Amino acid sequence: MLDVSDLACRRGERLLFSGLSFQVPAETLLHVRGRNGSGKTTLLRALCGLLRADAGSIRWRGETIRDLAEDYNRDLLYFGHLNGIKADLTGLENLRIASTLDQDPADADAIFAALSRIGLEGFEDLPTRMLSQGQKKRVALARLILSKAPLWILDEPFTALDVDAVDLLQQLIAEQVARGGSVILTTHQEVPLTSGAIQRLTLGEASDPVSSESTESETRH
Ligand SMILES: Nc1ncnc2c1ncn2[C@@H]1O[C@H](COP(=O)(O)OP(=O)(O)OP(=O)(O)O)[C@@H](O)[C@H]1O
Repeated sequence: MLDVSDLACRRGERLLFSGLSFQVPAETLLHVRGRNGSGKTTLLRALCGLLRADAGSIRWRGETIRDLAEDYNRDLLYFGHLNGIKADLTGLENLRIASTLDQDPADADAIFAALSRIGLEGFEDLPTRMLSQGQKKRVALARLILSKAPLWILDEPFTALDVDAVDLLQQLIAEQVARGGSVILTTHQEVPLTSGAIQRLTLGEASDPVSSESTESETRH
């Protein structure tokens, strides 16, 4: 469970959000929404520990992410705008390195299978700079297939994907939630789940009311 309490972030002179509190339990997808510049990326980077919040606390399984440090990083898969892909390395090499950083590194067969599932069979040995934008993104997405991290934080993961890849990513997210994981993402795409719960958090709308339903909860901030 990720437990966020009274979080505030300022960028430059602007206070993007304050008093932000929410929890993301296992088997839950938190969909962060808001207009451009409302602070979605800032929030996700703070949740990953890449950016220091101005106030509040972020706890993972009861301990602050600052105290957990590397232990938190091992439980986390972060998918940011740059995708974490090295252009001079092949898809295979990128995934081998990414998976070595994980708690339970994947073997070559698993990496080939992941690249194949993501539609990159035959492209495994090309430097990723020779791939199209969508193919590069697919290499990054193959990390999700290999990941055993219980917490995924995904910033606009659907950008540059074609309909098949969108479909596959929706499946991967649903699988992560169904096996007891947590996912926090920003997207303009709907993400249907097969099981688990969806929470919604909208940034930049402090005056709006909080509403909730039994299967989905929605928070505006
Ligand atoms: N390094 C920085 N220094 C100063 N201000 C910043 C910095 N990074 C972001 N900002 C500002 O913080 C605000 C929120 O940016 P952020 O990227 O978190 O928004 P967002 O909701 O993810 O936007 P988008 O939907 O356009 O991706 C913006 O006004 C942006 O200009």
